[in-house]
Amino acid sequence: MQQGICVVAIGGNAILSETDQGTIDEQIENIRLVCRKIVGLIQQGYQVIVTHGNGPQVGQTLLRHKLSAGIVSEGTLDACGAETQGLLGYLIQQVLRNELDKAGLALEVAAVVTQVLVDKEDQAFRQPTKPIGPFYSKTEAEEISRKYDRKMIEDSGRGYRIVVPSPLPVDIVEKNTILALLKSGNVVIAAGGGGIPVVRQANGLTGIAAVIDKDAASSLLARMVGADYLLLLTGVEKVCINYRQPDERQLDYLPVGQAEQYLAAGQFPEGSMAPKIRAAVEFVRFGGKKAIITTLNNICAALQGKTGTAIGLSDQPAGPGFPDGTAEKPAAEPGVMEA
Ligand SMILES: Nc1ncnc2c1ncn2[C@@H]1O[C@H](COP(=O)(O)OP(=O)(O)O)[C@@H](O)[C@H]1O
Ligand SMILES: NC(=O)OP(=O)(O)O
Repeated sequence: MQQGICVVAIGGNAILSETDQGTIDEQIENIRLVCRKIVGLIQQGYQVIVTHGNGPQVGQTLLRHKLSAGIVSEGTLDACGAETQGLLGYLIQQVLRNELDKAGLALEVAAVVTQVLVDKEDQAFRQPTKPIGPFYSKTEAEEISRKYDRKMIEDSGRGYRIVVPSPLPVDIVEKNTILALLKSGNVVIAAGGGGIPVVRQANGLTGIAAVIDKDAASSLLARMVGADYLLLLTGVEKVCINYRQPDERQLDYLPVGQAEQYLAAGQFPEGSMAPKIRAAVEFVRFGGKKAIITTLNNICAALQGKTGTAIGLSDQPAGPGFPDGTAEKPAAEPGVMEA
């Protein structure tokens, strides 16, 4: 049974966590976990577009370029983004195809090199908010900042990271290609790392030094292709208010109005949870059925309303996991084990 289009956005930290060493093999294993879940969604009848972050990876790539400066030329941030989009797109494409083959599903998987248009006057270029790369102690951060002339920021109690401009996505250059691939039945991987940031100049498109938030880009893509569901996969099972404080409270359901109030009250930090909430609110306000924030282990359970934080239009969830009551609860998932 057709369940609709689902954009699945995988956090860069879910692919390369702060406890990982940073090897390709680790990333492949993490990608395998999420790809198995994606196969489960496809078996249930969802059409899937996969998007992914690149926060840890693009920071590593930038540092690698800095370390080799003088030996080889230093890459700009848009080029570092393109490198990570290509590598992660390749890994997801390969692992997903293998998992689809194992499940006996003869589907094509296509990763689209995606450029995302931004406004060069975006105030983000004056006020960087996007943390990237590894997490450092305060002392290490001071050293990195001095050595590589980079601004650092504390990231949600997890340590210090390099911070870079993160302008809003304005348009997805390859949107028609993505839609055509989706319509012809392919599983599409797109807007990796939020897309490669480009601006339109008199002589055409050109890259610009930034890292676009992949949740914002995923929400824009989801709206552009008319997706029904937006799944934002990250390091926490549920969104919290008073996060990491004694009175922390996990949220099962968050109406968009309440989400906007919490955003205004500073409940969600920029560079981590705030962009996810904004992306979810924009998607649902535009007509998406439901946005969900949860971990990659919980994709299917969250779509069934069993866990995660669902963001919807109505004040109360109107059915088991379907706040607006517009969709049926999916059948139990064949062959996929929930954590
Ligand atoms: N209010 C909150 N509720 C839940 N998690 C939060 C909250 N505020 C900050 N966080 C942190 O934000 C993280 C998600 O942001 P981030 O790691 O940047 O995303 P991504 O997984 O897309 O790379 C969570 O794993 C959690 O550590
Ligand atoms: N580009 C981006 O938003 O990456 P993360 O999701 O890994 O932070």
